[in-house]
Amino acid sequence: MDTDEECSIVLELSERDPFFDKKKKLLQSKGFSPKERIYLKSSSKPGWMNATVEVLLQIARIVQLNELELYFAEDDVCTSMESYSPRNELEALNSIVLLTDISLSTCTHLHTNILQGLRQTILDLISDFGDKNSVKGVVEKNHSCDQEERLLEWGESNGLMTQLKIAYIEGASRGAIARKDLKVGDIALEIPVSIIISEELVHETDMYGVLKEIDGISSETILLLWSMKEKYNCDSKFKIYFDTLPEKFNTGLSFSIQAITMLDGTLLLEEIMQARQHLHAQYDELFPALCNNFPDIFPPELYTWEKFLWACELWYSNSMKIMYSDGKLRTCLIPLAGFLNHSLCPHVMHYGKVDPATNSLKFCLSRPCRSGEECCLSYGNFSSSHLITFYGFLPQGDNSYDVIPLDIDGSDVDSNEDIPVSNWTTHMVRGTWLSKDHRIFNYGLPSPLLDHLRRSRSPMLRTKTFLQGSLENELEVLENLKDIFDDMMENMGKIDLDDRENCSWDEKLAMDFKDLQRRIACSVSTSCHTGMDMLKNELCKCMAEDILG
Ligand SMILES: C[S@@+](CC[C@H](N)C(=O)[O-])C[C@H]1O[C@@H](n2cnc3c(N)ncnc32)[C@H](O)[C@@H]1O
Repeated sequence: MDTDEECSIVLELSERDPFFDKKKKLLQSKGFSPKERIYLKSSSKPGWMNATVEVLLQIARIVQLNELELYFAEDDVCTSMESYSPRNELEALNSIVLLTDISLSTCTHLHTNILQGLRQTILDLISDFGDKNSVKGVVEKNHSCDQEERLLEWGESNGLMTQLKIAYIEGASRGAIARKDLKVGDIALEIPVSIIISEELVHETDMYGVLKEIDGISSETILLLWSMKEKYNCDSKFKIYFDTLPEKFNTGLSFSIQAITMLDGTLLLEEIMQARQHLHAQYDELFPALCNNFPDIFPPELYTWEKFLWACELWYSNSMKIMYSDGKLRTCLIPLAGFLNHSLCPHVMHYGKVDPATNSLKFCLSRPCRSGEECCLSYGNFSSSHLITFYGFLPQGDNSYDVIPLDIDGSDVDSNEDIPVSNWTTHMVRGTWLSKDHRIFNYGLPSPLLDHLRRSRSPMLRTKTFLQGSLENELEVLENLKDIFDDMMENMGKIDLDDRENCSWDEKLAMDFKDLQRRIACSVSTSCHTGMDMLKNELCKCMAEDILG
């Protein structure tokens, strides 16, 4: 921020960013450098604010891209006001709010109005973005939440502060609802460290004396085994918390054989099978040995496979990774925060760090939440297959992280000095409806994938000038890709969605997931088909030009 006449904001891509080179290239393709100073002039020109915000946002979006978003980022899309993903958009907008806040704290009186104007414009954009992109949870009014309210009172008597109350939400069991209008930066929930369940609690027990002798046992497993017993401890400090937990979790880990069979032809089948095998192996390593050797500490009736699976589902679906003030990352169960559901357009994005000043965990809003609206978190940038396996739900709306990985050799070994390679080592697709660029040579498909396929046919095929000269090659690339996805759809088989209503919870989820996979595969196949038509037209035009001379 300048203190003289001109008021400016500097946006900088850190050289420590793991994707510095790729982001720099993308910035340059849009005419920006990794460090840009944007002047905020309340000039006479009408619309200067919108023009300035557009520039700030274009840069901030690229700076905030994560690896997967970067893979799908399109470098020559003209529509600059389009977002890359809800996560990216909210991060980008919030990063600008933060920059204006820093500038406001140091600027001269002269610039306060400009910065406040900019801040308000960005806050309005955040609000509009949330309204357009969120799926609002519907509150079920006829459920009592007595147990949850008791937990809340217990929390408050231990120093917890909240602007949320618990209610039942259609299709998601319980959720947290704003008690009043909350704005960006407000703390929706503040939890003192003293009521967070973390490994330190186990250290005080005789169970820990036994478990710490087991080679390679993780603190997550220790906590999991502790919670299996603590659930039944009437004197537990956390009894009220354990009483609010569901008796059954319904994640992919407890899918029936029928539901798993329905997933045939999808990668989710393997993901679930592998996760279950891993848990079975872990259980078999510990039991019945621990029960036989220490029956007082590990009563056999509390350490059955079913109860072990329940605890695994509890920890997978309800735990959070928290950075404590000592710099240690701990996997924790957090009473009340565990009622917050996941959204693809969350209100709370960052909540993983204990504030050393208050020794508490704060859940601050990255977008506003109106009174009565469900307040949601981001559990992470997860695909639907991960969310089904470990959380047991398929989020509503377009999930930017729903990709189908491609089993092709991803390494770009044929790097040519003059032709910059994109050096992605793995390749994937996602629903091409998420792309904004369906023009010839892009087709709504990710450019790193197209570049790789082109280069593996002919190392010189890279730039669009080369592409024009080798339309046949391009046609083959699309033909091969289309074949892969047509085969995939055939392997998945057809599902009768009309039967859905008579199905069990897991069969419904399996059907919905398969339907999603089919839609992604179908969109890729259709985009290839449309692309092939465009190429054939181009070829006809070229032939006609040749004939005409
Ligand atoms: C941390 S808990 C959230 C509170 C939970 N709804 C409850 O009643 O205990 C995570 C679980 O909530 C459910 N859930 C979270 N987000 C959801 C969503 N967007 N749609 C449906 N269910 C969701 C899933 O069952 C998930 O395993």
